[in-house]
Amino acid sequence: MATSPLSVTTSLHTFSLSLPKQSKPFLVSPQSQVAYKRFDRSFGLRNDSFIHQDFQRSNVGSTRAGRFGGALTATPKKKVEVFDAEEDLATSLANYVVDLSAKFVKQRGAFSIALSGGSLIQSLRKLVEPPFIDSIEWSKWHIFWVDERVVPKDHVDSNYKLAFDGLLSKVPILLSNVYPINDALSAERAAEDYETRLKSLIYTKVIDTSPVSGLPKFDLILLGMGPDGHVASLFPGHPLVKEQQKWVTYIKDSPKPPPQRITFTFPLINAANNIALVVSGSAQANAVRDALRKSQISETLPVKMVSPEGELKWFLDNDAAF
Ligand SMILES: O=C1O[C@H](COP(=O)(O)O)[C@@H](O)[C@H](O)[C@H]1O
Repeated sequence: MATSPLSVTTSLHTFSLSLPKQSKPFLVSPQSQVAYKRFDRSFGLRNDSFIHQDFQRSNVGSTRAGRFGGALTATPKKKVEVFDAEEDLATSLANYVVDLSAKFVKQRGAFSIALSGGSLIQSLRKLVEPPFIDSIEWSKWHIFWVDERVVPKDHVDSNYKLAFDGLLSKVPILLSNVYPINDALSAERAAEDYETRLKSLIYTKVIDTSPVSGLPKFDLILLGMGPDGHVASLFPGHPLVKEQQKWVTYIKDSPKPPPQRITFTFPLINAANNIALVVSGSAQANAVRDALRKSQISETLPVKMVSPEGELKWFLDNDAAF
């Protein structure tokens, strides 16, 4: 990853950053890391890119960092990128996925990726366009769903259908490497069935295994986030956010329709090697702020419980970050 000369790794500093929209001083200390990047409109050119440690804005106010209200809970394994335009976010996300795909295909001959539904699929749209589509070894991809609605696969609410229409049908992926839920089963049975399939796929090494927990270790999990701070189908205040035994579970009273879903649990999500949290739009801004600042309120947000063994990267557009 390209960093600017402004990278800071040691003791507390005050400095001005080079982003055009930000010129006020920041306090920086070494515990954590936040990256802001700006992207040239043309593919692949990165301008004014910098990473710094423990982002803490000294002038909390109406500015971008002021919305976060002070110290962020970032760590060296957690990065936050904010893009002026959603278009830039989509380009950066495509670069990120391409890079991780190449890395894991080289390392272990496969790339296991778990998708969310919702707006995420739209944010992945660049992958079906040159140059991205031509730079991925699609035959090595193995596609899973972090959560799925218990509806037929051709139903308008199906996360599989969303991904198939927006991504999978447009790339040369092997259908045998696509793992939707069994939509003929009840929610409870579909969750059990999915967990059983994951067990067989770590046995055959399609999915890596976490040396820490023994759980499936996805190369990449792509998460969206609802305005209430939910990720996957793990909703604020719902007992499922505390599930520790199951890898995949079910919900029959989802506050967001449709009510019946299956979902990865936090132990499985957090075993991942990489997690991207992709959030755009002003409806999510309050939850983003609560998630990224240190506060008691944020402890109740499911998104706050995303903490992978590997790396976490937030992709935010300005509307979500302000
Ligand atoms: O219901 C769901 O919502 C979340 C968030 O969706 P978004 O449209 O606000 O991005 C999504 O990540 C999840 O997969 C989906 O089932």
